[in-house]
Amino acid sequence: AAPPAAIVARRAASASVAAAPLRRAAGCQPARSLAFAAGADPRLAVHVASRCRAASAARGTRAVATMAKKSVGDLTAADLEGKRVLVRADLNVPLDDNQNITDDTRIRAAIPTIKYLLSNGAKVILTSHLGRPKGVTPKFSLAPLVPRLSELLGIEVKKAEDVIGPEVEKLVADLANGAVLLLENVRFYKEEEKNDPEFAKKLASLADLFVNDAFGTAHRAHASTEGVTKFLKPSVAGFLLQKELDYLDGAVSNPKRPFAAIVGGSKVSSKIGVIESLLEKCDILLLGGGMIFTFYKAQGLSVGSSLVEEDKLELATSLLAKAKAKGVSLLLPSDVIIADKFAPDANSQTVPASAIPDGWMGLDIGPDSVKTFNDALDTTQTIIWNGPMGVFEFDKFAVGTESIAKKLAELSKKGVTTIIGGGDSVAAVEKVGVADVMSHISTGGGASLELLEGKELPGVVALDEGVMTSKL
Ligand SMILES: Nc1ncnc2c1ncn2[C@@H]1O[C@H](COP(=O)(O)OP(=O)(O)O)[C@@H](O)[C@H]1O
Ligand SMILES: O=C(OP(=O)(O)O)[C@H](O)COP(=O)(O)O
Repeated sequence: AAPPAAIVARRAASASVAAAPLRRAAGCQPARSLAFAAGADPRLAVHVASRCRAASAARGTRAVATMAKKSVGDLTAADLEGKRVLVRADLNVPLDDNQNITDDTRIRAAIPTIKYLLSNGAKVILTSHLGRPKGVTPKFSLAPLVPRLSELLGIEVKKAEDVIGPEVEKLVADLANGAVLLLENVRFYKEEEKNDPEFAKKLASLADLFVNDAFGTAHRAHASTEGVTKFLKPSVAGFLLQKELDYLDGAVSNPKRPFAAIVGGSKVSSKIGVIESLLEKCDILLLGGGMIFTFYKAQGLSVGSSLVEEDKLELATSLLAKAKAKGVSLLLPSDVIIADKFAPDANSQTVPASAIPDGWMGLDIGPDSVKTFNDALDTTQTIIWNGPMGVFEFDKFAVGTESIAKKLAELSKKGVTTIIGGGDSVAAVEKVGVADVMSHISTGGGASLELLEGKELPGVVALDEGVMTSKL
């Protein structure tokens, strides 16, 4: 059988690899403002911290003008005192059958922006969606979020029963400086997802200015993310949105090298875009999860009853060829843990990826692959991870994912930039208890994928531009 470990090629030390120590020595940090390169691809962000500028000048990087999106941090008490600020957050948290919040990450992530506004005397009108309701649906009410929001903010958050209309207008009129009013689920109005201008106008009329901090929803052109910006000036980025972009866009566009991407999960089709885009940017690409069997099959290997997307075989072949042409080290696992059924109590064994028997399915990467992946990761300075290495929900098949999570934690402690995107990878990192150690954990699954694919996020594009900050 053909060798399954497709170490296609290794990129020769590039100019940017050589420049990495210089950049580290300069102590570059992500810029405070959102920075977008205004060059050929306006979506690529370039960090503009002055130390980076100095380092950049020292290494003679080509000149790139950068344009910053305006940030909430650019607004002072003079701008905010007594002002009604519409804040779009992504408070789409999971609730159990008893309406208890099972993961409050997104609520906690929204707090810094709200606190900043409150401490500067603003009146905060907070809006979010929860789930995907079709019309007014009580189980998707934002009411269960109020106690946790109040606890985290240290004030009693008021809750409106509606999103727009006279009752809400009255509550806003009565709002004191430094107080928060949470509107009801904005998706109770179908006009929200249609980005209806009349609805956006009504929502905007509640406030004087707009802060978008909903990174998880920034890939949606909805009334509360995009539409309201047409009616509210300024419309600025919140701290969470800014941080997400600094890491996901900034670190990927201008990474400390060598730069590795780990892509796993179940669907080739939904990750194709991100794999293609990452091939343009990374030095090492590690593939795991359910998608690897499509790549094995494309190489002529038997995959038993493993997950395969038959209609993506040609695409997998072309991606392998593209990696080779680009000089990217693309590694597929050399061994896999297979199961005789898709169940937590399945019989399992470890086999070379080229020896999966009929009737068995690969549910995790094997120990040799973990070692190979770990060795490759040891050489890197930036790692982005999207998608688990196996069916980590079943303990028997969680070892590959958990080993990678632990490796990233170890490297993060040594100063490697580690960025985790995608709901299941984040869940895996949380399960291992190493979330706090990572450089950045994204609050947006779909949004982070679209960003990594190089797509524009409408919720970001719509925000005001700041001042021209620098030329690198
Ligand atoms: N070998 C495999 N076979 C089937 N499913 C897998 C395999 N490896 C991982 N998965 C599944 O992939 C799912 C996550 O995929 P995905 O949604 O693409 O990741 P993320 O949410 O991190 O972007 C998990 O539920 C996991 O069980
Ligand atoms: O949970 C979300 O997206 P995610 O599951 O991709 O992270 C966001 O709140 C966006 O929700 P949506 O995908 O219903 O627009």
